[in-house]
Amino acid sequence: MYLENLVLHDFRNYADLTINFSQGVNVLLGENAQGKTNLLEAIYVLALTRSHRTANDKELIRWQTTTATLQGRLHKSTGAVPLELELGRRGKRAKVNHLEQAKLSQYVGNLNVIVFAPEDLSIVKGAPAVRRRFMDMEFGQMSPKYLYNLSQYRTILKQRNQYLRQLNRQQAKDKVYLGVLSDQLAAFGAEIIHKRLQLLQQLEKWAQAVHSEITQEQEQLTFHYVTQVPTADQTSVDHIYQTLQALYQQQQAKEIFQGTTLLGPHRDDLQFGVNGKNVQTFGSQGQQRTTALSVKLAEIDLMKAETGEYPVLLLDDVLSELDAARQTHLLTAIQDKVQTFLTTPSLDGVARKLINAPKVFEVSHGTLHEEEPH
Ligand SMILES: Nc1ncnc2c1ncn2[C@@H]1O[C@H](COP(=O)(O)OP(=O)(O)OP(=O)(O)O)[C@@H](O)[C@H]1O
Repeated sequence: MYLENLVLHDFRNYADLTINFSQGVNVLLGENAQGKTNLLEAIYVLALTRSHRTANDKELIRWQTTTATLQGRLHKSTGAVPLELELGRRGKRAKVNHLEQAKLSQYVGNLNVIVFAPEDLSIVKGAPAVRRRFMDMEFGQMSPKYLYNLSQYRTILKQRNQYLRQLNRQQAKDKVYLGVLSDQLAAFGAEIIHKRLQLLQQLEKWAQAVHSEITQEQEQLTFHYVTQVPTADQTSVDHIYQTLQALYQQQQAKEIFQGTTLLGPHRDDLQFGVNGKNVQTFGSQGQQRTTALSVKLAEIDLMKAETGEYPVLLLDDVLSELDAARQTHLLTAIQDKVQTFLTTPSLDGVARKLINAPKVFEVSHGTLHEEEPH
């Protein structure tokens, strides 16, 4: 898939912008704080209705204005799909083919994006929450059912945590109601864990191939999904559901004592190993970077396998974070395959030589000027 154009109105520092893109590599060139990342963020928001940088949608609306609109014409193998998103005081409105979607989960998944920013190195180094977020954002785009299960799970988790706090303070007594909430949480939790395991198994295969190529077969990458559900990786949704239910029963007193839910996919983690050793703990900086790069490149292929289309790739200032060999690997892997948007303060060295006919835009104070082709 590729994004043919983008029209922004009052999004971040873009008052009005209309721009046509290349199907290949689009370079956003500019000094600091001109709006390069804001433009990548606009594409991300158009895809997922939320930002990868902030949970507060109000930050996305241009200062002193009330409503941001984003429009883009997407091309898929099945034809063109106009997308439209409005962010206002009263929330979000999303349209596909000019038709308003009742649920945002029906909208998400049309435009698939993968972002790679320097912070993505924290997929390996960071806290477990970073890796859970990574799984949820990627898998949610591939599977509307995953996204639905996740949003149900979050709602019930909130209710259950509230109720556990009430039980803890003896403001409530009814354990039957806790049982109902546990049952619902286990049902959605089991679906989430099962899908994560299934998609991680595939992602691991793609990532292993990339990692082995980058390291000239010196290193073997492995994934390990960390969960409190025993034998989760060999089992059915129903079995995970029953195991979770039993665990909630067993841990009831402890959960009431702590006033919070201690088990489930919101507590799980993902670990990466290189040649059998945990990269987070034992890996060098270089191994951690290569792992993050392999995982990101693997996502491109997984998304193609799951949705039938290559996603759009957003590279936010990552070239400067990678050495020449890894830059070369990244750029050759994506060339002529994936529509790419790349921000950088300057385009020289490896990148200028490697990218075939990029469309280069100079970004300055929320405006874009297309550079003449070289
Ligand atoms: N809601 C908003 N309304 C208007 N301007 C905003 C808004 N949010 C951010 N900005 C402005 O956007 C600019 C930042 O743009 P952006 O984050 O895209 O930088 P950049 O070009 O990627 O630079 P860098 O390389 O430093 O990351 C800043 O000047 C900031 O003041």
